[in-house]
Amino acid sequence: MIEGVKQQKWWGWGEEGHSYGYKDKPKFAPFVMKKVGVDIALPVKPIPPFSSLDVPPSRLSESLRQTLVGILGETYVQTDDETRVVHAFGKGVRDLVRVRRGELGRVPDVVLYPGTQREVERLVDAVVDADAVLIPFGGGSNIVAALEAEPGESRQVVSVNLGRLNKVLEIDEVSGLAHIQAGVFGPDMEDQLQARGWTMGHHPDSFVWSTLGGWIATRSSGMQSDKYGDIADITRGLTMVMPGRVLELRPLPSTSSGPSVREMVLGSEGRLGIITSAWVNVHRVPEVREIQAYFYPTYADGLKACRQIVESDAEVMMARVSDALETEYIMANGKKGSKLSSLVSKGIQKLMLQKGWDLSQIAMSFVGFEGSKSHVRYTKGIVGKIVRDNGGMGVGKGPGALYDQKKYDTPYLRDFMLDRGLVCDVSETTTPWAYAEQMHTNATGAFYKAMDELGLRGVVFCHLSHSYHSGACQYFTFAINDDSENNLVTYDVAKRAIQQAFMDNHGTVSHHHGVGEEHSPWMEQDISPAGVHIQRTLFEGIDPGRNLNPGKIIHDGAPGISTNSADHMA
Ligand SMILES: Cc1cc2nc3c(=O)[nH]c(=O)nc-3n(C[C@H](O)[C@H](O)[C@H](O)COP(=O)(O)OP(=O)(O)OC[C@H]3O[C@@H](n4cnc5c(N)ncnc54)[C@H](O)[C@@H]3O)c2cc1C
Repeated sequence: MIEGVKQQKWWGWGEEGHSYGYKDKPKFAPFVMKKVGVDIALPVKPIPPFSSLDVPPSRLSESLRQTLVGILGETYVQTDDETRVVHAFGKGVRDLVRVRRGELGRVPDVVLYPGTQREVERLVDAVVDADAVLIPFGGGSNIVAALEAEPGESRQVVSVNLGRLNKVLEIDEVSGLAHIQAGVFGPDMEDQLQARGWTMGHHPDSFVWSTLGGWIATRSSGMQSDKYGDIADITRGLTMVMPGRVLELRPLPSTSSGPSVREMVLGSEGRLGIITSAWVNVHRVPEVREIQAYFYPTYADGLKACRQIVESDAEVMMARVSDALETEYIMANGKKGSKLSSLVSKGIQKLMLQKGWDLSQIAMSFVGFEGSKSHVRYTKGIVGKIVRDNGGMGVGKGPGALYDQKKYDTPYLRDFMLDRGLVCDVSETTTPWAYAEQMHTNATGAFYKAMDELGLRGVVFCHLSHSYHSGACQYFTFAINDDSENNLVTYDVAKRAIQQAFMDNHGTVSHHHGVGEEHSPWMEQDISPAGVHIQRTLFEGIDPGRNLNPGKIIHDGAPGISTNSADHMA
């Protein structure tokens, strides 16, 4: 490990010593048993020690090693096994299952830690001159196989960790812009900004373990995007090192200078070069921040209310609503005696029943308000009326405060479930509002149909997470009870069923997780064959030697996952 650069554990999310706990959540084990038939109290198999993995030796040539050491110094050219394995994967289910099994694929031969822009320029040229493969690495949190070298890659593979480029360089207080190095992790960046009274407002669930450069390279979106925008809106300018060139895009509020090069870099997943810094919109830390909880009789009522919030003058920071199953999950996941577990207290239940609600259909919503006291008061008034117009009721800010504190703990739950034979993952999409309800019905239906065909128990739930003028993102979480050696085949079937439902119901392949290899099979359906032609031409033009993270986004050679059901059902 390099001093000052955070590194996740090799087998799961976050750092060693942090894990999910359920013992103080009395409703959680019964919930899991009821939904998928798994007893989470049973003993689990321990994670094998790292030393049990058969890590392929580094293939770094002595001549390339010497060149790289000449640029960076010995300390920042790492070839030890654990560092290489950590940089071989993201944190998708497929990654987690495979690394635990010791199926390591094509592990990078070396991991580099540049500390300056000039070092990045020199190493990019050296790696491309040596005809090696270069893969930028941020926090390693992506879940779309965006970091893995192509299977069978015979050239040397070089991973470039940007973690030493972690400073807020400059704040332009007049324009509300900050110039920030790309390798900074979310909390470190916000600490630096907030120390001067500013915030970027970008908070993905993976905030603690992801970086500015990774967000830009995957077109990330944070939970406060209704106010602050997606990273594509927030990023106004950037610097990207390409072989033999440096792209400099000055920060501009808008421009008509031809097809947007800024937009070409957004979502490029390392295929065009290494982003070293960006100019981003920043805002004054708001005077008031508050998250209120509401209930609706059904998810459809909640969806309609969220649309009306967007149409209104409210300007909220966040508006999310969970379907009935996710509502049940949230309440089961609350600590004993906490505001979440007792949300539907006897009194509230009585009120809901008096209103004629079916308690198995209720949908919980969190709406975030930020700004001056008067803005928050005004906005809460508008939202309260919309909630009531849609048959809903407010339950105060206590549960929202708890949600705010605990929002980054959920990723640990996935490792906990995997330990217990449950394969859990997420898929997310956007549709125009006109198709939002249909998407929810058909994507969940496609998942259960797949479970029936496989003869397995599984559960899927969903929330609306980000809203726009014309539509919204819905975020589906699924869990499958499959502890067999075949669980990745099962996973493929379920994942494919949901992704195909996205394409069949006016959705996109992904709203904010990017493409990687995982989603590349759907790209022609998503942006049409001509759209893929444009992207392919861009990547081939910039990188004719396929040195820059090849195989991602456009499926040009690597055997990614298949969308042909026969491959999986065989
Ligand atoms: C539990 C969990 C929750 C998540 N929640 C969210 C969420 O709420 N919102 C969201 O948007 N995403 C979410 N993600 C996905 C993931 O965190 C994002 O894709 C994130 O943007 C990746 O950032 P990273 O720094 O970890 O990048 P990495 O995973 O390290 O890299 C991702 C891709 O970007 C490239 N890359 C990284 N840095 C650079 C750079 N400086 N220059 C060029 N290319 C680069 C890599 O080569 C790779 O192709 C979640 C993931 C997990 C596991």
